Amino acid sequence: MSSPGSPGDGQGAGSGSTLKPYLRRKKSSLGETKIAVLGMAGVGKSALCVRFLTKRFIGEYDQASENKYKCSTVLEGESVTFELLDTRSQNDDMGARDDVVRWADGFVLVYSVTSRKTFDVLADVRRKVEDMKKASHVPVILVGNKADLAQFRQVTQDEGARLAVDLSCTFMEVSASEDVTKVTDAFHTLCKEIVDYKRRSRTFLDRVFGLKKS
Ligand SMILES: Nc1nc2c(ncn2[C@@H]2O[C@H](COP(=O)(O)OP(=O)(O)OP(=O)(O)O)[C@@H](O)[C@H]2O)c(=O)[nH]1
Repeated sequence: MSSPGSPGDGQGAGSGSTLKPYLRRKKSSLGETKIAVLGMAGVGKSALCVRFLTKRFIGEYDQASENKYKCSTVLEGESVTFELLDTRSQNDDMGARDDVVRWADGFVLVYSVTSRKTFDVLADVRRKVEDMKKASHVPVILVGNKADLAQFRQVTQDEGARLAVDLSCTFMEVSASEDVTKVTDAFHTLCKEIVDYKRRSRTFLDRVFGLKKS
């Protein structure tokens, strides 16, 4: 993988499909939002990214590398640029390495509803992210993927909702394989939270340091 922020970003390797990983960016009025997708191996991080970017579910993905994508979209009438990092868990770090956390503005924490252990690790990931960011509130969305696999479910929707309350973040259950609308909603919701967060931070800094009027 190219590390976040390194030269060659956005040229991200595809996943053995016809996916175009780099979509040229347009001028953005909401700015850029950098999103890292974190979670254990196999929860569907690549499937979610590819679904969001291409609207397609491909099924199998290159598991050997991390991919970074860039695209623009229109959100509430304004264009916004997404940079999306599909991480790979190494040594059980769920992708939450120092360089990744420093780079990202917000995080998608993914578990599979069919695997309790993928769910149980996420509270620690969230804490790690906040510690590394040295911030008490970092834009995060908790996503329970593979909701289509009802017969294999190990984590209930209520448990997901409760964890989201504990982590003070938004929660959605989705199926990358069956529901493009919810997957898109999840990324857009996080994007809006990042934009709001940046605006609030800017307003706060303006209040503290004063804004020079020209
Ligand atoms: N039924 C179903 N299968 C899914 C869904 N999302 C992903 N999968 C499958 O789950 C497997 C793992 O998906 P990936 O997207 O490669 O998971 P990942 O989290 O990126 O895994 P790593 O790259 O190893 O970190 C693949 O076989 C996918 O086809 C889903 O919503 N429903």
